[in-house]
Amino acid sequence: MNWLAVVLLLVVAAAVVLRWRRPAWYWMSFGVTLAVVRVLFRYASVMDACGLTVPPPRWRLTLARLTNRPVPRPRAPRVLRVRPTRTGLALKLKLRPGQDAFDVAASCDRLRHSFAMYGVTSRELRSGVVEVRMTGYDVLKRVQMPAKTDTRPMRVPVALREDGAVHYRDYRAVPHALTIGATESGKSVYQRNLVAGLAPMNVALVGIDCKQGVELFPLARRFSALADNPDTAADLLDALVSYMEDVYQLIRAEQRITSDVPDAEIASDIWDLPAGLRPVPVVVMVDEVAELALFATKAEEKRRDQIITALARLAQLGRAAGIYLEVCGQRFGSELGKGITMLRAQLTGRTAHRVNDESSANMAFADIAPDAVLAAIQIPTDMPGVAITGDATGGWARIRAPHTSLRQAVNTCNRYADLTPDLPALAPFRPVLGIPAPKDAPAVESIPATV
Ligand SMILES: Nc1ncnc2c1ncn2[C@@H]1O[C@H](COP(=O)(O)OP(=O)(O)OP(=O)(O)O)[C@@H](O)[C@H]1O
Repeated sequence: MNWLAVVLLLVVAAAVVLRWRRPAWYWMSFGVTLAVVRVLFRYASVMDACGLTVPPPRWRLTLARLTNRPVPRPRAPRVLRVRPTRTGLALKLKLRPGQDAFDVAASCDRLRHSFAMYGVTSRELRSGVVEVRMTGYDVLKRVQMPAKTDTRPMRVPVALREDGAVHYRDYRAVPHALTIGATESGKSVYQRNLVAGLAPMNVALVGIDCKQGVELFPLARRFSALADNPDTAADLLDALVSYMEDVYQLIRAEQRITSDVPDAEIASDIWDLPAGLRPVPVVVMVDEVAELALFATKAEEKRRDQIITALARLAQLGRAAGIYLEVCGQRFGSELGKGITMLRAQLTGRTAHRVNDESSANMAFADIAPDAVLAAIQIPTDMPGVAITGDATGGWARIRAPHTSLRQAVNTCNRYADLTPDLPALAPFRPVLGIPAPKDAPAVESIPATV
């Protein structure tokens, strides 16, 4: 008997320590079983208390009265499936007549504390069927991506959502995206995760990094073209526009051939072209975009207009040619001058890290998901990397990318360096590896060391 008590005590102590230090392990070892039992045991009473039940149908009430049996209880949505996941539980519910998905969504917070879970969200799978996702712990505190993720092309598992699902940056569904955030909010780490995720794929990476190349140049082995200042960026973007026009000519040439063949598919973008003819997709990463839009002299203003026009053309026409934009900056509003609002409207994938004010959050979401604005300004300063992501569907989610260091990203890029496509149209911008710094670069010794 004593032994049993000791073992029980040890198990409870292990559970308490795990829950405190390693919530993910606690969930996999103890939490999931306890949660399944708790949810199933309390289901009917919690749903009743949360107002998610409907009265029984009249015929059952009449039958009960006629047969002198107890009055049937109100009915909760029918549980179709309870599926334990790596981070929580997923319940599939069939709603009763008179209920709708909004009722469940509005009760998520009540369900969360009634079932003693960390978070609860819901979404309608199809008419009358709702999935309620519960998380057992704060999955964003220490992000661990699942070992197995979707491997469809041009879909990068870049972060974890607060409901435990993987957040994908899907270039074919949402071709162009804008990421904003205050300084030190986690934009570079997010972009690093994107590069590391794209590195093993059949894709050309093009980078414009006006932070003198500090973020993207270390990853140069996996980049087909790089620019580290606005002058080179302007030329690079013009070369990309010409390349895009060439790809359109290729699609038209293929259309001319297939249009005479009855029943043949007619290509309207690169993905419809036969594999042997399809140009490699290109992802253009732009870091600190505001640097491209600022000017002090007439010549710089001309360059700025050239850059914004090229970006707007790529955003408008790039998708069919397989050119995708990933624009990143601290702010991206009309104060950056003409053409910015039009360009932003084309960047329909939006991610906002911590921002300093509401107007920055509005730049990301006011036009596509107004509900997300409040969520973006509430991101705490002590959680760098946490962001709100939304797209033109109006939906949004809280996400956090794993903490990928520059070293890890460089290692990934070096490992896949042989996959770097050679794009002759962008040859002048191909990064030159392993050469000394340019002659006019300031000597490192001229920068005073800190004490
Ligand atoms: N997902 C994350 N998880 C944990 N820490 C993170 C995450 N993202 C960023 N950080 C930390 O936050 C700090 C700032 O990150 P990062 O350099 O990406 O910010 P930034 O927005 O690019 O800043 P800046 O605009 O000044 O370059 C870094 O110390 C980084 O380690």
